This record gives sequence, structure tokens and C-alpha cells, in this order.
Amino acid sequence: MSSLGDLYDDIVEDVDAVFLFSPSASLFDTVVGDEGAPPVVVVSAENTVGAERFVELPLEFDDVRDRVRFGIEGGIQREYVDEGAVVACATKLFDDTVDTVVRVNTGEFVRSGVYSLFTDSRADPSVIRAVLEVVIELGKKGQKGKPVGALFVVGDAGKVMNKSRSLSYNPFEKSHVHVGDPIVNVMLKEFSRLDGAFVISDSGKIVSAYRYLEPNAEGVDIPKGLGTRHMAAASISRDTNAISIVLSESDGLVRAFAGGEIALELDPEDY
Ligand SMILES: Nc1ncnc2c1ncn2[C@@H]1O[C@H](COP(=O)(O)OP(=O)(O)OP(=O)(O)O)[C@@H](O)[C@H]1O
Ligand SMILES: [Mn+2]
Repeated sequence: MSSLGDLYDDIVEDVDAVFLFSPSASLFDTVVGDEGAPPVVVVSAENTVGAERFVELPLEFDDVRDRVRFGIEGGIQREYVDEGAVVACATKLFDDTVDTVVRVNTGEFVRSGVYSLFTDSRADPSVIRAVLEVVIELGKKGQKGKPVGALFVVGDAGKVMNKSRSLSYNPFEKSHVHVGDPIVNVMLKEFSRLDGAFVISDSGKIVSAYRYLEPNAEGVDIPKGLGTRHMAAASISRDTNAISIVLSESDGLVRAFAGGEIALELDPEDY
């Protein structure tokens, strides 16, 4: 038992901050009240414990790594910790209560931009997640086995519509369908064979398919090798308060843009 205690001591030794994910009030009070304890950052859906340092968690993130990454990126962005800080994160893994403590060196940690993706957009975080899920699935399976590209612009739909034009008849005209609905996901995959972008409202309503985006691209800089679809995605995310999520037909990766910058890059095969 004592060597296990040593292991635990090593994990929490000299950390610059403690991140508590959805802690109970009593856990929070104990850790905050700990004499000489490092600063405590609470990461949860709501600040029910009244923490001074708080990062709002828009979704549970089933994968603990994703949850921890989101919390740390939020903590850095909100300037609770410096980049390069070493932090201890206490979170749930198997149980509904905190059962796990991990040590993270944020200097060796690859920033994904996932925090800004969810916070810089006007769209509901659950809508962003639903779109990400469709795009990941599309990336995994392709369209009838063939690689397919797609572009989804999420949030601030009125402005996005003003900065785009129609390429074809809009199959979603006058319909009131939302992303996340299984039938709609099938439709989105079917329509992604054709050119242009999908436009989705803050609340997840599918406003249009087949939009040709014409945002102002001035000063937008994207990684070399990406083409016009990605340029349009980055630019519309800067020219409006939308975020955009792209599936590349050529390299199969999913990328998200917020504020004109690439915020997330992932391989659908890893999901
Ligand atoms: N401004 C735009 N608005 C909407 N869709 C666009 C726009 N520009 C390009 N696209 C779509 O992107 C498709 C691919 O274009 P392109 O190959 O230049 O992009 P890309 O960034 O290299 O993407 P991919 O990695 O999928 O090839 C086009 O056929 C078109 O459907
Ligand atoms: Mn291309």
C-alpha cells in the first residue's frame, strides 16, 4: 500500500495546478481547502461548486483523453495555467464519480484547438458534435466505398447564406430537419456526393445544401497543399461567426476551422 501511495505522490508531486472534472461539492471543498495546494480549475457543465477558475464543458467527451484535452486547452486559453505547466487531472473513468488522477505535461501535449472550436462559434456545442460525427462516419465509409469530400458550415447561417450562392436546387428548402436525426444523416451523406457546402444553423437546422461559398479570403492563411474547399472553409469561418468542418477527398482527414484558423485535424480511422 505504501508503494502505491508513493506512486500517487509522484503523480501529483509539484504540479502547477489541479483540474477537477465534474467534482462533487465535497471533493471540491477538500481539494481547495488543502493547505499549500496548487490552484484548482473546475471543468464541468455548470459551475455548481462556485469555483473561482472554471472551464465550461460543452459535452461529456466519452473518451477521457478528449475530455482532459478540452479542459487543459480551456485552462490555458483562460490563462489559469501557462503553456508548459504540469497539471494533475482528476476525472471519472469507469464510475460516475471521480476515480482517476492523471498527470499531464502540457508542454508535451499536442494542442488540438478543440476548446476554441466549441467556444468561438455561435452554434450549439451539441450541433458541432453531431456534425463532427456525420463527417467522421462519412470519412470512414466514403460514399459507396469511394473517398468523398464534404464541407459543413455551422452557425451564423443568415450571414453564411449572404456570402454564398446556390449551385443547385436546395433539397432542404422549407424542411425543418436537424443534424443528429438518423434519417437526416443518411440524406447528408447522399447529398455530399455533389458540389458545394451544407449550411447549418446555430440550433442544428439544415438550411441548405449545394452552396458555393464566396467569403472574403483576404489574409487567410491555411496549411500548404490544401485546396479551394479548405480555403473557402477557413475564409467563411473568419468572415462570419460560423465554424466549418471539412472532409478532404484527397487525404481523407477531417479538419475544422474557427476564426480563419485550423482548430482541429483528425483521422476518421482513429474514431
Ligand atoms: N467556395 C467553395 N464553396 C463550396 N464548395 C467549394 C468551394 N470551392 C471548392 N469547393 C468544393 O470543393 C471541391 C474540391 O475542390 P479542391 O480539390 O480545390 O479542394 P481541396 O481543398 O483540395 O479539397 P479536397 O482535399 O477534398 O480535394 C470542389 O469540387 C467543390 O465541390
Ligand atoms: Mn483537391
